[in-house]
Parts: sequence; structure tokens; C-alpha cells
Amino acid sequence: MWEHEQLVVRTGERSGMTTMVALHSTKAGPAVGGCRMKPYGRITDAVTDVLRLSKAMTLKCEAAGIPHGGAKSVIVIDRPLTPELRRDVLLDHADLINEFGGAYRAGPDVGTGPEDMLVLREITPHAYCLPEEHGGTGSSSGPTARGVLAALKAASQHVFGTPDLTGRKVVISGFGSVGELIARGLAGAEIVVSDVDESRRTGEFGWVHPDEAYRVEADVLVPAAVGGVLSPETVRHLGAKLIVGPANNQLTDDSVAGLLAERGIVWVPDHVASAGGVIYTLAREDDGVDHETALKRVDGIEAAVHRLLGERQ
Ligand SMILES: NC(=O)c1ccc[n+]([C@@H]2O[C@H](COP(=O)([O-])OP(=O)(O)OC[C@H]3O[C@@H](n4cnc5c(N)ncnc54)[C@H](O)[C@@H]3O)[C@@H](O)[C@H]2O)c1
Repeated sequence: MWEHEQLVVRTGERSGMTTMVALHSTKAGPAVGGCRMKPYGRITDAVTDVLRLSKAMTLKCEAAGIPHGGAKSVIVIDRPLTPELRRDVLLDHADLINEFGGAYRAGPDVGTGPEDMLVLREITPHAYCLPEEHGGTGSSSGPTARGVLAALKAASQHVFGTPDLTGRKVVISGFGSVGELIARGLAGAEIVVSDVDESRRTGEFGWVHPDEAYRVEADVLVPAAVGGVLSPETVRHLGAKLIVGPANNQLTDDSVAGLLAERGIVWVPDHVASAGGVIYTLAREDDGVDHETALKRVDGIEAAVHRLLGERQ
């Protein structure tokens, strides 16, 4: 069933590249969501991605009690990006964002960062997370990782009877900006990391090949790379008892949640665990609260996960 309010796909005038915005819902307020920039095999793959991700943003805002709806945008990279081309496609995308008249407000996502938001701002006021020296809150990776750590505490209490993961084996799949901060926030745990990018292997933590990350016997698995990693096939071989991570849309489809429950594996939905970034950004940039107050709101994810897992019992 079609449940989105709008999907707009445009060919950029400057760049000739395809960019798109999916507005899932504005019922709770203007829709927010990141701008993803990456190559896709086919345009239809990008459309599928933007539709799923925008719906997940609605769920994320709802779960976090934020008065916003969900949206997402995608810039489809179809050739090597020079700095000029990157700028052109961002400006094209900013034109598209403006067509929504404030109903869609963009932030960074995979492939974009605060410097790109600065380029969007040349054309549209509807871009969050500018670099701090330009008055924004910069990268949201820190608050996102903090939110995952809060979710981990509550879930660990539920599964292991203690919020403390000291001595427990934690596998983190995706050793990028959020994955690394989660690893550093779990002092005392036995951390094993995994990444398709071998250059991320530093020797500081244990290492497992990405193909094995979901099979390794562990107490906790943290999906921190890409979506669609929990499928009927992967769930059959999962080696962890608890799954909590920031990667968006971890399940290949909703039925996988039932398969996890059948195997007795506790999974905290990604739209709950990964909300720290959006909670922090909106608290600072829309509500104008200070850093500490915004972090306290992020820490509220712990109580949200307690409620969620309590209800499931
Ligand atoms: N950064 C945020 O504030 C934020 C907020 C909400 C959700 N998320 C989600 O969390 C995840 C991580 O975000 P990030 O900002 O750390 O991204 P990132 O790009 O910094 O890191 C992702 C890492 O995953 C690795 N990777 C890619 N495919 C992989 C695979 N198949 N197996 C193992 N590793 C793989 C990449 O090499 C990279 O090092 C993403 O799914 C993102 O959408 C991030």
C-alpha cells in the first residue's frame, strides 16, 4: 500500500544527476531526515531506499516523542565526483528541498556531512547540522553513539540482569564514526570490530571478517554499518543474544522480528536505538537548549528501551 505523502525525483539542472526526496509523513510536524549520497545500481534501488528510510524516520520521531514527521533524501552518484560536481549536485538538491517549502528539513546521512549542509544552506534554510564554526551542531555521530550506549544499558539490564557490559563480548559490525565511538564507550567489554574497509583495522580491538560478524558467538551484536543485515538467512546463524545498533532499517522485512523472538534473541529496533542524533540536533537547533540539556534528552533512550522491553515480556 502507498503510504507516503510525496516522492519527488528530479534531474539536477547543474549536475545532470538524479536527486530525490521522499516525504513519508508531516502529520506530527515538518518532516526531518538525512540526505544520503552514494552510487546505486539502479534508480529503482535508490527509490526503494528513500521510501524505506523516510518511513523509518517517522517511526524514529514517534518513538523519541519528537513533534516531526519522517522524510529522507537521496543523491544518486552516477560518476566520479569532482569537488565542482559535488557542489553542483548539492545545489541542485537544495533547489529540490526548497520545493517542499519547509515541509522537509534535511540533515547529513551516509555520504554527506556538515560541510555539505553548508552548501545546501546557500540555497535553502532547511538544512541542519552545519559545522560548529558556522553556528550548527556539526556531526551527529557523538549523540547517536551516546543514544546507542543508553539503549545498550537498558537492554543489557533486561537480558543479563545488569546494565554493565564489563567482561561481555560485543561485536560491532561497521567501524565507522558511530561504531568507533560505541567501542570507546564500552570500556571493560571485550570488543571485536568488523569493517569492509580493512584500513579501519588498527589492532586496538579484536577483528572479525565482515562475513563472519553476524555468526560469531557473542553476548551483543551492534549493527553499525548498513541496513538489511537481519534476514531469515542471517537470523538462523546469529551468534549473539542481544542486538542493539545504529544502522537504519536492519531487518530485511518486518517478519524477521518474529524470527528473532523465536530464537530468543532480544532486538532493540533501530528507530529507537539510533535516535540520539536527531534528538540532539533538534533540541539544540530548533528548541535552542544547551549541550547538557540536549544530552539528557538523548539519555532518555534508556527509559524508552526499558518501557519497550518491559511491554514485550
Ligand atoms: N551518524 C549518525 O548520526 C547516524 C544516525 C542514525 C543512524 N546512523 C546509521 O548508523 C550507521 C553508521 O553510521 P556512521 O555515521 O558511523 O557511518 P560511517 O560511514 O562513518 O561508518 C560506516 C562504516 O561501515 C563500514 N561498512 C560498510 N558496509 C559494511 C559491511 N557490509 N560490513 C561491515 N562494515 C561495513 C564502512 O566501511 C564504514 O567504516 C549507518 O547505517 C547510518 O545510517 C547514523
